[in-house]
Amino acid sequence: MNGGAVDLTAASTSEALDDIVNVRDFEAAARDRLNRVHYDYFASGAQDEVTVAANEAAFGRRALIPRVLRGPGAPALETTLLGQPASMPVLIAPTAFHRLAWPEAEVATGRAAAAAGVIMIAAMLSTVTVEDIAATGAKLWLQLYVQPDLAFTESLVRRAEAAGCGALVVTVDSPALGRNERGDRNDFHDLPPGMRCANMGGDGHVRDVVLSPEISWRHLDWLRRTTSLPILLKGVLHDADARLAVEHGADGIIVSNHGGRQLDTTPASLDRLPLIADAVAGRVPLLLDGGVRRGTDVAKALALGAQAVAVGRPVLWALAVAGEAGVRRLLELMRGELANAVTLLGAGAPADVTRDQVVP
Ligand SMILES: Cc1cc2nc3c(=O)[nH]c(=O)nc-3n(C[C@H](O)[C@H](O)[C@H](O)COP(=O)(O)O)c2cc1C
Ligand SMILES: CC(C)CC(=O)C(=O)O
Repeated sequence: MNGGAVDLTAASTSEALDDIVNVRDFEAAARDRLNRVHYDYFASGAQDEVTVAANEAAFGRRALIPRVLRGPGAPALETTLLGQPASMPVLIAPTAFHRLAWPEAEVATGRAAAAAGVIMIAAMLSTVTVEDIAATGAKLWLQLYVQPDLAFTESLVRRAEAAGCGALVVTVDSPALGRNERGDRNDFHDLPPGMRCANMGGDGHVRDVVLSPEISWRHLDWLRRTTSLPILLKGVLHDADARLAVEHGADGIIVSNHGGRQLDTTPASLDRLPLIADAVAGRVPLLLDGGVRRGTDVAKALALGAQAVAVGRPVLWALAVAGEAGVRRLLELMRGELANAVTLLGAGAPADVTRDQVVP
């Protein structure tokens, strides 16, 4: 348990990482260290958690076909997303409340992202300000829940611009909060004393955040007029919405079901990707999140139409196990697995894996 007494010494964090061989290993290690209520908050999904399971299962249902004797050489993993170079097509998905996992919170995550050269999407509901996360040197995008108080929303946009964020990620799958029954059983509805939503006004209570059913395309049009930062919509699952997103000037789309935490029994995000890729037809980049745990998962998502993927819970587990060092290790593991998968697929880069190399 890390109930306020986490051992932050280098020796203890490196020992904590001794038995970590793959991304999934982090979850069991984190479970041993975390307060049970906080573990449940991270791990849980909505209601029966059907979609949580579906996300990972969808990768398991698809098989990869290697091409041979192409001699592509060592794989190049670097990519550019909305004008921003990244060392690999794997981003850190926005997840709230990193301080529940580790005292240095989003600053530790940001340092690991900076060291790895990956893009971190900071959650609006971070426990450290966006300015302090930006100071880590990470390539940063900021996730927003558009607040009906547009003056407040605009002030956050200006802060993101001033802090050097490279894009805004507007979460559109949250006109209400999903029904989280583990949270209900644990009576977990706000942050413990001493922790706050650092970007929000007042006391930074979670209950003051508005997830409004009134948010509409009009708000996106307003945001489009308000900032010149690239805007991605996160949480699109319907191909018609993907087309509307492009028409309304979105610069990118994240195919996502919020890690199964919003509407339960939505399909796996991977299952919606090919349809959405066809609808968007390359007009804007597509990202995917939900259940990405292996380098082979990244290869499958890219072959089915994504330019990059984002990883949510594993980052929280890695943070809980060893803070910055944990997240660095996680990103190294993802990078190593992706390089290995791409090589074994006979490709020179993740983007060179083709749709015909993924079969049911
Ligand atoms: C504990 C937790 C908190 C999250 N908080 C946010 C959030 O504040 N904003 C948001 O857009 N998505 C949030 N998400 C969803 C993630 O961005 C992402 O869609 C999801 O975690 C991806 O699935 P994965 O965890 O299987 O990788 C959260 C997810 C988790 C697990
Ligand atoms: C407090 C929530 C709105 C944060 C979130 O998006 C989540 O837990 O999935």
